[in-house]
Amino acid sequence: VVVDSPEFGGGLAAEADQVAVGRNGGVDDGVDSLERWLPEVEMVCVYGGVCRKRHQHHQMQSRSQTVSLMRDLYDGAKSLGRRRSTASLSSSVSPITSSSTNQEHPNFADDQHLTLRGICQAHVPDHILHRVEEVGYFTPTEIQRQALPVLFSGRDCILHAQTGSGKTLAYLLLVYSVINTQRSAVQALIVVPTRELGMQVAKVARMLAAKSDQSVLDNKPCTVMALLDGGTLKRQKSWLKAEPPTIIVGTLGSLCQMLEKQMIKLESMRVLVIDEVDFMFHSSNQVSSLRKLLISYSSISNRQTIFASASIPQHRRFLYDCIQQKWTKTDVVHIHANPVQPMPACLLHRFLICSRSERHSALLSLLQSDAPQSAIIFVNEQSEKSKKAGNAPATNVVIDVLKNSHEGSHEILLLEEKINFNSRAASFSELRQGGSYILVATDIAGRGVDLPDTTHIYNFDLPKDAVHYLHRAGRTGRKPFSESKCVVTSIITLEERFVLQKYENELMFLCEELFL
Ligand SMILES: Nc1ncnc2c1ncn2[C@@H]1O[C@H](COP(=O)(O)OP(=O)(O)OP(=O)(O)O)[C@@H](O)[C@H]1O
Repeated sequence: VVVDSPEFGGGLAAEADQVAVGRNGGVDDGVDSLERWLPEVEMVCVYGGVCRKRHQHHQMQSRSQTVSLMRDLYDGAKSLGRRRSTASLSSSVSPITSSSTNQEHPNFADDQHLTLRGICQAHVPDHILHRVEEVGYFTPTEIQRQALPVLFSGRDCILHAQTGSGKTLAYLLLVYSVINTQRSAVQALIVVPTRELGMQVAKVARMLAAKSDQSVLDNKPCTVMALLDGGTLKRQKSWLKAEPPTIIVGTLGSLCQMLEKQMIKLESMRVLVIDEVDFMFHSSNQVSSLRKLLISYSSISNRQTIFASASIPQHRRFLYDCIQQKWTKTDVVHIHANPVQPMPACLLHRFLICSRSERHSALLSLLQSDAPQSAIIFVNEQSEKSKKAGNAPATNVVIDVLKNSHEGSHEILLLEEKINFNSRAASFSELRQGGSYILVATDIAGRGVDLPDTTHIYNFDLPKDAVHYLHRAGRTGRKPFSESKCVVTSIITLEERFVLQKYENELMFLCEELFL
């Protein structure tokens, strides 16, 4: 049991298995009552107060001490075999979900040695597994190991795991396990918040379906359509009329248009995936279409719904809503891999304090001293006030500074909402060609985008909240099983130090100060 102080954002408590939050004197009352309620509890850890271990009292010196204690507890419990799989743990703490997770199917979650093929071979066609191995995926990541058996059992799932942990492959393997290419119908719908993520997911889906084996060439191929806002939908309409694709990866606007025109029918759908689900629910442009889609899909009998994200704030509340609103079936499982470490361990977080007028020169100095292989510089969207004042967008200013004064040989690219579909697509595919780049981007590049060669992230502007920090930082460190460190640097003013500290507390990481 971890008791967190609310003034530190409740970040520790949010991820603890059972939660009690009290204030100063109130904490001890909370601890005592928790000890009475939960006889099995071995340790109560109070951040900013006392830590009791079987009646011993420990003063917690710092947050890092608390975080490392939580990790020890988590690892210790895991090695003793007392920690049930995260799936069953999450289910059992929720009053509204079944606690029988993993009992109806083999419990792979505890077997650390299984290969992806071992987990998937009874479910996923062999030519797909062959492609998975050709691409170089043999060992499952933690979320794949925990989620795939549950996904193959047909249950609805919330995939909740760090950025870059392989959630895409997990849900695509499920999709390939249920579709039947002999049926002429759209059978899987993958909904994403941005065109860039849509292009990327469609590319991975096509890459897995590409046939390398003569024996499957005679069968009907699996087709993947990208249905993305901003492009012209004419070609997709003719395609849908002529021969429906097996899988559609789309953004909500275009998908809803096609659904309204009855070009896509939900009745034939087997799987609905909503990627970056928390983003969609928090986006005022997307939330009503998303709710409409989920309600329509809830009437389909043979359905499976998957939600994925690296951040699901108030996940218990979300799980409750999923069932109450019938967005999922009642036995939905929340699979939370590595809950005490919201961000990848390979990230090194730093901050540099300077005045706003010094930020451009600070950025140039950082780029020179870090010499990144490839980097993303995040800049906030221009405010309405700044637009009205006739200022140039900060993204353009940063691009100009880099083009005029950066000495490295990087390709310098821009990715932001307002540039047109074709230029955005061109920028994005150029990034994927390899070579060194510096991408100047707004938060549209913050979600889901997978550019594994990115070694450095710079927050030229501080992200607006901890969730945005997590996703921006997560654009690096995207090579599962790699030991190499990737660096996230925030350029902040002295006044912003307090805000960054808040993010550190919420996301349980430590940020080192950097001096130029
Ligand atoms: N089993 C695996 N072995 C090796 N690499 C893998 C494996 N599964 C996925 N990857 C690679 O890991 C990277 C990150 O995967 P993916 O884009 O699915 O992350 P994600 O969990 O969706 O992250 P985000 O939350 O940021 O969207 C990709 O480059 C992918 O190719």
